[in-house]
Amino acid sequence: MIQMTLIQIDNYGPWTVTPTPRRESDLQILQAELYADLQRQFAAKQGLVFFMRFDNMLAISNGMDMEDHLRIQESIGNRYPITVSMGVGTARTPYDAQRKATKALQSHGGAQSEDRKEVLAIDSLADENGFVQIAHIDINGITETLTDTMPAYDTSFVVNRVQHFLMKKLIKKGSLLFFIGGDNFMSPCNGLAPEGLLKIINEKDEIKIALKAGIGKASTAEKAANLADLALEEIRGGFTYDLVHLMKE
Ligand SMILES: Nc1nc2c(ncn2[C@@H]2O[C@H](COP(=O)(O)OP(=O)(O)OP(=O)(O)O)[C@@H](O)[C@H]2O)c(=O)[nH]1
Repeated sequence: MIQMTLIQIDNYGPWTVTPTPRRESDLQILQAELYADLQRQFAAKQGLVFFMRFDNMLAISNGMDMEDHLRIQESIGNRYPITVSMGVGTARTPYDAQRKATKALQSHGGAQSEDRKEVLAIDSLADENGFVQIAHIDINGITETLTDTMPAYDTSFVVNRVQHFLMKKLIKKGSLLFFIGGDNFMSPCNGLAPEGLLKIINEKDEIKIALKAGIGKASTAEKAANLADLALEEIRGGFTYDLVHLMKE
């Protein structure tokens, strides 16, 4: 089972415009600092946070219990002008785990409900048999073919199109897809066989972009992500001609 945690800023919309619309650069600084802060605290427990929409972030939290989540929630409440609520869920696939985490939190009230503040809604926690499978997907040679030859915004548009293509294909398999910077994506993909990811990557005619992917499988997000990176490096280094390469703990 994979464990996913939804982190949602409480009543954020109204806060951003009270008493008047807050300076956008200040909101961007708050969101970026909150993301980095959460990343640092989840990473301390070998978790991994994806910024998603910033007011709603998803983390892989295998190995983290109620106390771990409460400590993070309290620390944010002590140091920020806003508070966060969290939902936690586990399932065979990442999509279902985040669906359960979301439903658990939604059962405590709406995101902009004034009564809902610093809720921790745990549907379920992964046990010691839980595991994480993450694919690190990368566009081939983006530096030479796009970054160094096209206007920066045009390259960003291509990366965005690849992201949409991958999200559309992977959600059908119960897998999630997050942009993590540059030309890189990470897909929590418990339950997806490497052959299934290879099939998706080979459907690149829809986007006319060559992709490769390292997959890692381990007890925590940090270990799985690192194995995925190592598998990707093995592809880059020519140690394998596979376009999708799996490494296990
Ligand atoms: N978050 C994150 N970003 C990365 C990682 N590796 C590379 N990047 C980013 O991706 C950009 C492109 O790096 P590469 O993917 O190595 O460059 P490339 O031209 O695609 O080369 P190949 O991937 O070897 O084909 C870099 O400028 C970084 O911004 C990673 O592991 N994590």
